[in-house]
Amino acid sequence: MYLHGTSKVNDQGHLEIGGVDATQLVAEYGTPLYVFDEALVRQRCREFVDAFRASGLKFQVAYASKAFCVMAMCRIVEEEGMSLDVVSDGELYTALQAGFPAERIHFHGNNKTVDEIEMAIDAQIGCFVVDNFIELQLLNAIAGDKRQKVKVLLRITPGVEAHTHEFISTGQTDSKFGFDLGNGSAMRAIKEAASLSNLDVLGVHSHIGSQIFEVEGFRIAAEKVAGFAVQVRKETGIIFPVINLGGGFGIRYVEGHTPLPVAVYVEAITEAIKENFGNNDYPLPEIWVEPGRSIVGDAGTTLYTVGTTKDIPGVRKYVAVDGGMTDNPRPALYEAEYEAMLANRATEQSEEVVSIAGKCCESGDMLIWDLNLPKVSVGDILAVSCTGAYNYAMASNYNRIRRPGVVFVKDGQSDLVVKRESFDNIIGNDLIPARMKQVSTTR
Ligand SMILES: Cc1ncc(COP(=O)(O)O)c(C=O)c1O
Ligand SMILES: N[C@@H](CCCC[NH3+])C(=O)O
Repeated sequence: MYLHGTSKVNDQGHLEIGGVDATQLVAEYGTPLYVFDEALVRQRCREFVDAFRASGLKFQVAYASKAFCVMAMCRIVEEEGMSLDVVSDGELYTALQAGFPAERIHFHGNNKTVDEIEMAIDAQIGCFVVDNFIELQLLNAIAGDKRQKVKVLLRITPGVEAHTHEFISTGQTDSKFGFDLGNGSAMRAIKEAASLSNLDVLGVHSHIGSQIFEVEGFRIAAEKVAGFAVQVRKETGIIFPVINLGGGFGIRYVEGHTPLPVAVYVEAITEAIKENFGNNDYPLPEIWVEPGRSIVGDAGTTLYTVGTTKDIPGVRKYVAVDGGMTDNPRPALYEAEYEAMLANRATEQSEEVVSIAGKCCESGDMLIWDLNLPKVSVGDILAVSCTGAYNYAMASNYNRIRRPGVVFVKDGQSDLVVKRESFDNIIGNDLIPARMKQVSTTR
């Protein structure tokens, strides 16, 4: 397993993250457990911020909180001076409760509800990224009722298909997101938005997909957005002070994944903006981006305990852990690949090829196929790397399995930032109708 950030094998032959022995974390918090290398999260934040600073352009790096949104994470993002992108009232609530400055929050989504819009306007968030014509009118009306003017970016689909899994690619024309550039919707949307008195149009937003390893898609998106901005200026006189190019920067999950250093992505984007706007005599806009996965992905490791094994001679050996698709649905959803190691026997040679099964009642609940490991025993601790993004965030209670806790580790210290769910959390919202026999249980 590739060791990211501060992860290393210590003198005891154990995996250590943030200066804390994984076996110690397991003893203290149990498994499954999400462990975040806080130093690596902060390093990634700084790589983005520093690279933008070096460009000389004005910028905002908005962490896409959908990747992993808990209050402690919002605190880190705030401390690192970044902005925050939310896509639901739940994410917004989390950020506000964590004391995140509202003016640095951007609200996304293709179906924001009236309640969500009201909540966000009341909180005085920094900007709405408007997705469609219905939202334009709704937002204008609600802002009017509240006698407020709200800042908006319009999300456009630039027609760029990034090389990524079909379900996580969003910039192409046939997408549920945004105003299409090719068919004229984007221009109509700008004109309509400009005519609505409670909206202040800052510019446009484009997001071409996720887990992207090349700069080409970003370059083309920047070029298309610039072309559109120039056209808008020609037809309406409107000049965009802000361009948002979304997120999507890839990370290394397994061998063969070849992400570029953050600075290379940022330089490609800022150069493309300078070139395409500057060459058209367009005032250089402020550049916003929304990295999610690339901020937290490789900083996360999930620790599991091996519970059972099943050897089918000549076919396969299954090793079952005490989590699975409930804490990491990505293999089942996207055939996502992961690397893993035995955290308690980190120096031992590989001796067998096994497949890691989850504990859900579902054949598709497999975490990793054909993994080389030392001879696995019941009770071993399996560490799966790169689980920081879209794992806790997409975890479920399928089979009424309790979601694991989350720990941040840094400089030899561990802090619980999300408690493991309790049985009370599991049945906390259940109600037994009065017409049914009531039970009294001691909880
Ligand atoms: C609009 C938008 N911004 C940002 C992101 C974050 O993407 P990533 O986690 O790939 O950086 C996403 C998700 O793909 C998104 O849909
Ligand atoms: N959930 C996806 C990424 C979605 C990106 C959000 N627009 C993943 O785990 O890879």
